[in-house]
Amino acid sequence: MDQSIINSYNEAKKLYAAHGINVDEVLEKLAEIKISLHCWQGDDVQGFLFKDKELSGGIAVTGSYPGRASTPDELRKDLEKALSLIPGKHKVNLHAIYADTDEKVDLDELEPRHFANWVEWAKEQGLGLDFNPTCFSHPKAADGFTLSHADEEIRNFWIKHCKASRKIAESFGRELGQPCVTNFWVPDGYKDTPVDRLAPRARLRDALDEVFSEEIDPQYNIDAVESKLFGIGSESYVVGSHEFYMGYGLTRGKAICLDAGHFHPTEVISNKLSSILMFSEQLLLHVSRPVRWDSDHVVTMDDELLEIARELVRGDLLPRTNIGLDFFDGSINHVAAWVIGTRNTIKALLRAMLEPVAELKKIELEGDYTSRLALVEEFKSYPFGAIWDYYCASQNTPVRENWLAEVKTYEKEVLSAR
Ligand SMILES: C[C@H](O)[C@H](O)[C@@H](O)C(=O)CO
Ligand SMILES: [Mn+2]
Repeated sequence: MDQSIINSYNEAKKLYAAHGINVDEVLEKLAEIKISLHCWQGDDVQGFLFKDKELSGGIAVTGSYPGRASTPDELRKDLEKALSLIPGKHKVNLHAIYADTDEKVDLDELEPRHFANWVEWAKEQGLGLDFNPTCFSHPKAADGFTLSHADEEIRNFWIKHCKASRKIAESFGRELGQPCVTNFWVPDGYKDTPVDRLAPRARLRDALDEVFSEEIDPQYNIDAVESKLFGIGSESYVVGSHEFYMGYGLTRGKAICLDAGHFHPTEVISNKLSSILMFSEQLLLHVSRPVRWDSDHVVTMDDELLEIARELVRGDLLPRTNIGLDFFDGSINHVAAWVIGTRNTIKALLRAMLEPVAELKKIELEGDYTSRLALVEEFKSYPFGAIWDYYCASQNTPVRENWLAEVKTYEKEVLSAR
């Protein structure tokens, strides 16, 4: 390791030690945190099961940056590249449409064998896998309804798909020796104001009860449910609203998934973590960045990211929180998007772990809000960068922006040939 990185690290360590922070221990803890990299950033949410299907479900990818993956092998190669530039050992989050098979198989017939190549790859790479049923981009979702559809036949198709997804997830958990988090997000909703808000929600509740009717060992699979305020084409009403899934998750023992882009523009998820985990065992996060709407921009080191990280650290909520990413920007290099968003998420956690939490809590309890504000603000310019650089180097990943040259080379040698 470069001596200047070690020197800066040792100097920075002293400043943190003066506030009782053991930086070596912090880095050990940081290395334990797994971030789930969403495969769908790599190909603009296309998947491989149905070729040339338009993205539906009220989500949108903008941009046409060249080189996106169009086969499972390409996607895995791109993920490997991204992961080699990100410190730590992580997970990859698959959607059902990313099945790696030559068979012509519909969503309701998917089986673990259609993901065998993914499992083999995850084993080779030492990665965990997470999973999602894909309740969009399919003819049976064309009118915007899936699990809450009024037509029983369509509803049953989606129930079958979701059940199949849980079996696939269970197989991931068994094979990889770590739980697979299966996230259920359905886009169902109306563009315009509905007359009946209740009936679709009753259908969704019953459909989900059916989906979850089979017990699966939580050491293999953890179910999560994701709400949304609105989507494109479901501006007036979304069946699976926040209140719906708060109720559902809490009464059924399911993890609630909070996506940073699924709330009112000024509403933040950082302020929800401690409330939900007051009553729920587990949480799933979709760390994203909404810009004016649920635009799924690449995660940057903004105030909300830092606040999410602080909440997790200050409340000791990390052991009960599964951290997934959810953005899809088609306007920049797809591999770089993963690297930027994931490195930022880890860096934000590091920054939060380098705050004198015990001291700050004591000051707050004593009512010394002047010192609270002063210290929090001063810590914003403490030399966390030196610790981050050391961490990246010690994990054999590029320091600072050095990863960018590697992505540029990869773009020239691999992506541009696609
Ligand atoms: C592709 C994902 O399932 C999707 O992004 C979902 O998690 C979501 O956030 C929809 O807005
Ligand atoms: Mn999401």
